[in-house]
Amino acid sequence: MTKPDKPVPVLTIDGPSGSGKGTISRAVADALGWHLLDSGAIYRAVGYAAGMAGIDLSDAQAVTRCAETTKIVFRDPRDGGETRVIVNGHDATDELRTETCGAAASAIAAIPAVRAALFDKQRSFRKAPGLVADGRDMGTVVFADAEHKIFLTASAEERARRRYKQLKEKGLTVTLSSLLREIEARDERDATRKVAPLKPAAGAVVIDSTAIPIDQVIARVLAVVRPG
Ligand SMILES: Nc1ncnc2c1ncn2[C@@H]1O[C@H](COP(=O)(O)OP(=O)(O)O)[C@@H](O)[C@H]1O
Ligand SMILES: Nc1ccn([C@H]2C[C@H](O)[C@@H](COP(=O)(O)OP(=O)(O)O)O2)c(=O)n1
Repeated sequence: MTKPDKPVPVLTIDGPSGSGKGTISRAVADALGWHLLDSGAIYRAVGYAAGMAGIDLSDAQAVTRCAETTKIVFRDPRDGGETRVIVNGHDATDELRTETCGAAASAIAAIPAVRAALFDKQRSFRKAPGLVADGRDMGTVVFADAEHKIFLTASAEERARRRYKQLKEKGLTVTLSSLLREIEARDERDATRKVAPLKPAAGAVVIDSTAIPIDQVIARVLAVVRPG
C-alpha cells in the first residue's frame, strides 16, 4: 500500500496592521524557497475594485458579487522588486497599500459571504514545496491544519511609527496621530467582528516584535519551521 502524500507544509503568520507580517512573510518564504500568500492584498483588491465600481461597501450583496468577479493577479517582477497586484487588468499595487484601501478592505472583510467567496482562491496558493500565508485568519480558518502557526504583534504606537515611516518612504502624506487612530480602529474592527476575528490560533507561537529588530524576528520564525 503506497503511503499517503505528506500535505504541503504551511506556515501561517497572522497579526494586526503594521506588526511586520508582510516583511517577515516575504523574507521567510524566500529563505525557505516556499510560496507566499498576502491574503490582505486580496481583500484590499476587492475593496479597491468595489470603490472603482462605485459600490456602497455596506451593500453586502453587491460587494460579494464584486468579490466573486474581481480578477486579481500577483506578478513577481524579474528584478526581484515588489510583487505587483493587477486588479481587473490594472496595476493597482500602489493604491492598495494606502490606509484608505486598508480601511475599505477591513470593512468588506467583515461580510461573511465575501470571506466565503475568497476562501478557495486563498486555499489555491497551497502548493509544493510549501506556503507562507500572511493575514488575519490564516491559522484559525483558511489553513487551520497548518503545521506551523505564528501570531505576530507589536504595540499600536510602534506599529503606527512603522507604518508612518513606511508610507513616508513611499512619498505619501500621512500624520502619525491619524495613522495611530486608523490602526486602532482597524484593530478593533478586525478583532471584534463575528466572522474570522483576528486572534492567535490555538497552538500559535506569539511573537511581540515591539522591541525586536526584523532580522531577529525572521530568525525566530525560521526556528519554528526548522528547529535546531
Ligand atoms: N520588527 C520590526 N522592527 C522595526 N520595523 C519593522 C519590524 N517589522 C516590520 N517592520 C517595518 O514596519 C513596516 C510595516 O511592516 P509590514 O510588513 O508592512 O507590516 P504588516 O504586513 O503586518 O502590516 C515596514 O516598513 C517594515 O519594514
Ligand atoms: N486574511 C485576512 C487579511 C486581511 N483582512 C482584512 C483586515 C485587514 O484590516 C485588511 C487589510 O489587511 P492587510 O494584511 O493588507 O493589512 P495590513 O498590511 O496588516 O495593514 O483586510 C482579513 O480580514 N483577513
